[in-house]
Amino acid sequence: MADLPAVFSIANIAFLTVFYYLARSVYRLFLHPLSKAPGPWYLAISTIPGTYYICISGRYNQLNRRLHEHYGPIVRVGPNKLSVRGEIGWQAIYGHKPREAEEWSKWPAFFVNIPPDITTAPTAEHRRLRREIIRAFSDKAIQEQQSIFHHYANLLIQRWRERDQTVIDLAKWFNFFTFDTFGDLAFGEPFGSLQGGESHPWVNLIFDSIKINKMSGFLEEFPLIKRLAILLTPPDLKRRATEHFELSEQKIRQRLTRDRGDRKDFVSYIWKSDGTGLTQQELERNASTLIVAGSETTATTLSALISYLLRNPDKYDRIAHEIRSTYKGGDEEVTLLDAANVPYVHACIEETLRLFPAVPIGAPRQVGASGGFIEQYRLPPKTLLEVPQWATHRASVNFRDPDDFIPERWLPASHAWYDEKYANDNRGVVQSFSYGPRACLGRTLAYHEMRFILSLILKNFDFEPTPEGANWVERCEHYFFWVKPPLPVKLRGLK
Ligand code: HEM
Repeated sequence: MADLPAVFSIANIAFLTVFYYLARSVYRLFLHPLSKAPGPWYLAISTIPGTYYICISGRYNQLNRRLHEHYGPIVRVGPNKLSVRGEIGWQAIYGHKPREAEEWSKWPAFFVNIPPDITTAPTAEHRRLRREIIRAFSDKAIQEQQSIFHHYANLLIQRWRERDQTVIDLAKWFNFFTFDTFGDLAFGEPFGSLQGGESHPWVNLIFDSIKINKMSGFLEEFPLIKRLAILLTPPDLKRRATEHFELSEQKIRQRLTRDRGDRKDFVSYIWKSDGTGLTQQELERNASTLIVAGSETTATTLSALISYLLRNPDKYDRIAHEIRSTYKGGDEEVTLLDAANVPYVHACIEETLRLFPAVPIGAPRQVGASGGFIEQYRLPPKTLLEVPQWATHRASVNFRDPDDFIPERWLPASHAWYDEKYANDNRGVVQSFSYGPRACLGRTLAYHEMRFILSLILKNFDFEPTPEGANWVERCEHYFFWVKPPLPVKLRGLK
């Protein structure tokens, strides 16, 4: 065989490779349009370190906060990516754009491995899906769905009465409550977790695959290894994924053959049997999304809220006092739509969403073909932009005592417990449900649900901390969804 030309020698290939990466790093650091934006050099020269932090470390929220504290409200966190704190970024990045300007789309690579649904659909498709699905979230619809929340809340109280004076994993039980409730609302039947005291395989798969899904995002950087990883995915996980999707299909098919009469659920509002709305496949995918979007987020917020109350006994006493002095009669006094009666409960939810947002890192958007600007920085097409909730909510320029749990900052000035010290807090930067045309559809429902269940459980029980449950918030890791350890607390039933 003839010798290869000298240019193909191993030494030359190695030299050219090193030269290419050096030249690219120099370009990205000094000549790239984003080179004027502040940020650490190691995130500017390659996407690998940033992707590692987001997909593998579980602690990107904390790194991102430290970077913002050091560099300010705009930080370059990738060769073509800026992290922009909410006081600048919410409207500019996620807000409605004037008619002639193109919407900055969701970044497709962020949603690898997720079948298309309302959260991942491109702009035009998204508008159509949102128009159909939003009907399930009107005030009237929420009112008509109340009985489903009441049913599962009563079941939760009953189960906890049976476990009085014992230690339970609160994080697990909040998941049972929310997944059973939203399962019934979206699939027409619960997962049976409150009944049986055990999580359902459909739900288990979601939690078991949080890390793996995010890690596969890291492998997008290495297509060859990704192919290998797909081949090496445990057959058990593949089988469970197939069963998960088959069960979703089956549940929706069954729901569509059933008339729920007066007991309205999401499908009652979303499904049009004349074929002018969603297809059956779209309904099935979006029903699954509604279950996860509604359950995981509210269960996480409720767990974090109780965990903050347990380490702040003075706040615990206040919320318990408010609830027990407002609802002195039977449990039927507490209803889903009672919110205005318990402003301190609402303030505790707002403060938890600030300190422990369900989506603490940014959901990236991609600048359109004509580019754009943010502050003084020119953005080339396809620049990625994100607002990180964690760094925004905990910035000392936005909040006094940013790491402390102080619900009083959310009370109206007329309230007896209002604390003027926090009058200058920048409360508008807290957009835990996101902002603009793709903001959360379940925001109002989530507030109703959380105020309702908190009022009911604190009317019926006291919770005592356990040493194993200490520092729960600090032990959570984040992979777009929170990976939460158990939250063991002792139940003490009230008469
Ligand atoms: C504490 C409670 C909740 C929080 C913090 C929360 C937060 C969010 C956030 C940040 C987004 C935007 C995600 C993105 O840009 O990719 C979102 C979207 C969404 N959420 Fe929620 N959510 C909560 C509860 C709920 C509930 C109860 C439902 C209803 C079942 C729900 C349904 C949705 C839907 C359908 C979307 C997609 C909207 C669209 O793309 O047009 N969420 N949520």
